[in-house]
Amino acid sequence: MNIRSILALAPVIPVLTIEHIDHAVPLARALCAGGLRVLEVTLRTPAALPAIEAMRKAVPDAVVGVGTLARPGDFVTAGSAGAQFGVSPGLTAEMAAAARAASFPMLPGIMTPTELLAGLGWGYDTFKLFPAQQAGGIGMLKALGAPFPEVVFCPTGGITRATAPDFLALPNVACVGGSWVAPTDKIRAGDWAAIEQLAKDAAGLAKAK
Ligand SMILES: O=C(O)C(=O)C[C@H](O)[C@H](O)COP(=O)(O)O
Repeated sequence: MNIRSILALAPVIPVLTIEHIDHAVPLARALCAGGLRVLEVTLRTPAALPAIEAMRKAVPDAVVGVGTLARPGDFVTAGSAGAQFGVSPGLTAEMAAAARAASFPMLPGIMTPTELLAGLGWGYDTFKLFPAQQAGGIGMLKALGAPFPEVVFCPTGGITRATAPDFLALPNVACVGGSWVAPTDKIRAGDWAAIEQLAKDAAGLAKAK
């Protein structure tokens, strides 16, 4: 699957921080049951790589990506864990080289027109705008759409249930990323029913045609 077809699978990509490996499978099951199949497991905790592996084994419906890719070596370890796509907060020449050799497609992060131009030069046409809200949000995406009409975004960072519909209504937005569908307190409490409900609600946010 290429990155655009992955982004077309659901309007919201849950951005997940997994503190304990035991949370991984029930969390992925709850999100998939709610209709969000595309998951981003951030490399912010030691449990992240084992979590990706466990989700791949136990939840075949999920499309499991790795987030917070920041060092070239991350691409190899994430690929070995079974990551099906990769997301990064930014993009450097070293990372672009590592991404080319990786076993999965990439959604690189950008925040400025110059970073976007560098990404286009490395062959990308689909980006994470990060941090989306802080970078200018809706207005920034509209402004980028003028010189770069062919570029598609998954804005992430500071997006909430309340603001997601406005992002999804933009023609250059495929889907949004957000942590609101898997809040830390609900993961810690093992409240998978509540997370499934949040996912159901987010999955109902139709992408405007
Ligand atoms: O670690 C990464 O690479 C990330 O992807 C950062 C996340 O995009 C933001 O942390 C989104 O989180 P919220 O703003 O809470 O929705």
